[in-house]
Amino acid sequence: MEKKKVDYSVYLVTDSRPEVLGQRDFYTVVEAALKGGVTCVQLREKTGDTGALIQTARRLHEITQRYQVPLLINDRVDVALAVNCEGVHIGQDDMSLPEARRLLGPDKIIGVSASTPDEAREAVKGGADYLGIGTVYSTQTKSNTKHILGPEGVRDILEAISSFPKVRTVCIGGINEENAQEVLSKSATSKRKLDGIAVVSAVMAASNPLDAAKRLASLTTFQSSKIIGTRAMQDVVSSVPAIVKAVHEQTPLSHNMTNLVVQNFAANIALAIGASPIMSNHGDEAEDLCKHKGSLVINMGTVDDKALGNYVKALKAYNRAGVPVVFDPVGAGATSVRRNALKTLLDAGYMDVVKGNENEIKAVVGDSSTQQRGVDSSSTLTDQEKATMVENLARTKETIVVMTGVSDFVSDGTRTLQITNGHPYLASITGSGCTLGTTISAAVAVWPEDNLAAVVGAILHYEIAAEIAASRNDVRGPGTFIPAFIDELYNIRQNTSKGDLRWLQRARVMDVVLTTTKILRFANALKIPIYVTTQNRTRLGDTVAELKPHLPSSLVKADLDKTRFSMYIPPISTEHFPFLASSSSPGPGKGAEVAIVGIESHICVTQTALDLLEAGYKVYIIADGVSSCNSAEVPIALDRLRQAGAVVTTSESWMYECMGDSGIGEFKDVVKIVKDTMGDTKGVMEGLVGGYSNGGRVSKI
Ligand SMILES: Nc1ncnc2c1ncn2[C@@H]1O[C@H](COP(=O)(O)OP(=O)(O)OP(=O)(O)O)[C@@H](O)[C@H]1O
Ligand SMILES: Cc1ncsc1CCO
Repeated sequence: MEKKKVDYSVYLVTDSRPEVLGQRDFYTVVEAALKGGVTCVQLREKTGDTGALIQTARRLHEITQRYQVPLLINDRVDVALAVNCEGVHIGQDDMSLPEARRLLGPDKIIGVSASTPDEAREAVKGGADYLGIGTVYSTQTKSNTKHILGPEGVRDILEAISSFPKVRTVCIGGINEENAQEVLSKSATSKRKLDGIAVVSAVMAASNPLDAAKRLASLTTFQSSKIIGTRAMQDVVSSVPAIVKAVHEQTPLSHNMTNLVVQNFAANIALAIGASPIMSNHGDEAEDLCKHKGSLVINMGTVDDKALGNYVKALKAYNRAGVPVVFDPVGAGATSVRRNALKTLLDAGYMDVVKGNENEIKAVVGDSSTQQRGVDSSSTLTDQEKATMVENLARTKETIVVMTGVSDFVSDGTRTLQITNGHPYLASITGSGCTLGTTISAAVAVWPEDNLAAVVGAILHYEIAAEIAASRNDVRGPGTFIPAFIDELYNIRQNTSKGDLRWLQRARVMDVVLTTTKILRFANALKIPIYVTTQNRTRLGDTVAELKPHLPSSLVKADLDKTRFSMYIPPISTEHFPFLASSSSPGPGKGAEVAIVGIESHICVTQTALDLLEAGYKVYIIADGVSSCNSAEVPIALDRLRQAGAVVTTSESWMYECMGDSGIGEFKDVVKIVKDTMGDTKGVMEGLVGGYSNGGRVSKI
């Protein structure tokens, strides 16, 4: 194992004390963690005699070698030498670095603990391969903590060693799923960021160490990818590696009843991602094929009467067997023959996934406003309209709907995501939508627990492969793109099976903002002033793009970046808000009304509301327009704000209360907004029932 290539991203430090491990077997727990995606293991056993420690290390090394993951021994160079593992980790009070290097030689890994910039500088100058920077957060595992650094302290250390780019870094101390991303993002400097997180009890004490490691692996992988959304959405994306790997390992049968144009291409794509394709157009074969628990693709690209009869037969057979069906209504909006075929198929049975370009999905919805010319993708809808369309269709058909194009929109009726990966070459070759359908079929076959996650996994695999292929030097246009694309689909699958998830750093997935958009459209109709703030914009990002079209400068009275959690800060508190005052209530607010939407309910929303209440404003909290990454925070925050005097209500209720009378001039416009967003409102409200979870919507103050 070449030490330069070691992946430190999820670094497990063992702890076999019964208070951590309970009754479980030490080796089983570590092996589960390795299966889940741990990339480096340090054996830390402070007690035990040398003989026993060597035995443990030897057995553990046998396991880590099977996963091609390095094993490092804490503090004991002699043990590392005895078992010939990959290296050691030494603390400041342990054997000196030069001494350890002399004994181990240049090829072994030596990591050193550092809790100050000076210690870090000294270790890197002394030739440490990596630093364990900590203690980041207070922890039970280590009682002799010198310093609690916090992410800022880690950042200081990273800055101190910025002229040593080769030395690798992990942070340690109290790291878990909740704080991993915080420390990774807050500690990063423009010159360098951590290579990984070291965890102890977050995995060793987890009830399911495999899943815990998997989630941590996804958190570190997605560090540099663009995933905007709630925890529920992050969970969807974090399953992607396991989905790609499951296709690779299970080789699901992908039964394609597809058009004459793409048969060969689709079979090659299926093989590249690890599925087993069979192109069979005879409806009677479905009865046998569905027994293999793979999936069926019905693609009506070159439909005729005979084919249609076969599709119906196969659909019914797969439905009876409860095996998934992916439907691609190719060209459905182009001719009356296709519209009829579409109707016949939709009436004949249940489709687990309906995938099409904009015109095709419009045809499924029954929207005949655009006449599709052929099978090409073209677009007239806004992103918001697309999101609403897929969400409504998914809800009414109780299926997953995918609308492809420059951006793809995916929904299960409650969760709606936008994916902006892919490459324009995909639109310049035939069958890219069709073969995405084949890719999706393999993913849904192996991931019955969450079809939405399966579809997202397939799309990311497919579109990121396209991006990587298009960027290759040997690709000069759509022609050379095709073989490179097949290669990269194959490479992603191979890399994922080995735990190399770097490709996923390209993922660009966004949760679609619904309630906040509606509220802003309403504010526009009634000319209500809007105040926008972001929390540390350079670190946490700007106001989400979908909201920008609804933020006209005529109404946006302030657009501030802030570090305070409350929005009630100068100049909003000093210049803007007092002049809104109209009644004789006490305080500068004088009873003026303010409605709040955004994130996070329990932090910025709460503090803004409390400040406004104290200043004498009447505060409305739009319950379906606020959220927190941890959805359990929301009801607690809302209860607290209600008790503090805020009015906790729904977007629709607030909008009608603002109008007061259907006789006002703007009433018609508002009714249109309400009608346009009825599906969204229903979905969001359903999410609220029984727990104020906002159905996965994110909005930003
Ligand atoms: N300009 C683009 N940039 C990035 N990705 C794109 C672009 N155009 C299409 N894609 C991607 O190409 C794939 C196919 O989408 P598209 O909407 O072109 O399908 P389609 O029209 O059904 O294709 P076909 O009928 O040729 O099978 C999707 O993964 C989509 O995201
Ligand atoms: C070109 C074409 N015509 C019917 S199906 C098909 C493949 C892309 O949809």
